[in-house]
Amino acid sequence: MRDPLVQLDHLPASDDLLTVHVGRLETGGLWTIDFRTVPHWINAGATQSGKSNLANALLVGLAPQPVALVGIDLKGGVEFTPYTPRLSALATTRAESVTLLDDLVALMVDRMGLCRTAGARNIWQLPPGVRPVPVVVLVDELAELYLMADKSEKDEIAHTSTALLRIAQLGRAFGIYLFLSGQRIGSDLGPGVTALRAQCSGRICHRVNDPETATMTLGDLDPAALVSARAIPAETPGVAIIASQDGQWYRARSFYVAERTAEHAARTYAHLTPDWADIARPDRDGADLSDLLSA
Ligand SMILES: Nc1ncnc2c1ncn2[C@@H]1O[C@H](COP(=O)(O)OP(=O)(O)OP(=O)(O)O)[C@@H](O)[C@H]1O
Repeated sequence: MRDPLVQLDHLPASDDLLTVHVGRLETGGLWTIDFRTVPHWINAGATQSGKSNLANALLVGLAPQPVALVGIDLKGGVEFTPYTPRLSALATTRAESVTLLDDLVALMVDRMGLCRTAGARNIWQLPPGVRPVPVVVLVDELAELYLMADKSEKDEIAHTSTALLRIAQLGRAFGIYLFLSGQRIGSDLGPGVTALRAQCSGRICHRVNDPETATMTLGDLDPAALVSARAIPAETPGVAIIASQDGQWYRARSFYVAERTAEHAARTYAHLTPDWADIARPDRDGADLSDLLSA
């Protein structure tokens, strides 16, 4: 396929909120990730297959937008720490992830209350003055949230798994979106992962080592997609099979976005980073709220 290997400082611009052109389809069209259409994504692939490059592309595309970005990086923070200027929150351990996911669930419940008060089905039906900021949660190394070293971790894992699943089930309406990256997303990680996968209609499968991950990522789609994913050569990182809810699948390659490009974007748009304390604990005065809602 044509090689879109160009070093990009800017991705092709998108005017739409929560939409990023991350690469090119084999057919020549743009590969677009639009969280408002497909709210939750699984980004799977073996080591060096291009998962982080795709996360970089997303970061570069979302950084100039009025959205909050949140990271869960269980590679000890090595992937996302350089992007902290544009991150409203970053968890680098499982314990921090538990706190952050709890905050996200509480945020979702708060937004449910807000929508209920306003008679809205989702945050997009709220008047712009009260509409809360959309939050995109980037997770690196999903399996780490599920792997158990000993039994003492069982409750923590169950807790994390439930929180992630709740966000995946209800986040769309309340403006909370998931982009979950991982090398291995197999059923051996437990039923939580299988349930989570069912809620993620966006699937990206880079080159994989184990057939199980390709099957978990794409397997309930056209079997030909699976064959194509397993044929991705190591020499073309960034090539992936992508699928979303239209039932179609495509072969595509992400634009090459170096870490320093993403770091530059994170610094350039640092002033757009909402404060996590303001997002997680919105200071809403009841009187002001009814004024705004009736305006
Ligand atoms: N679309 C692309 N075009 C050209 N090179 C790419 C592309 N995507 C990734 N690469 C290069 O391939 C290498 C591996 O990419 P990347 O770090 O994104 O893989 P990964 O799947 O995140 O690996 P790991 O799991 O080991 O972190 C990097 O050197 C990266 O620059």
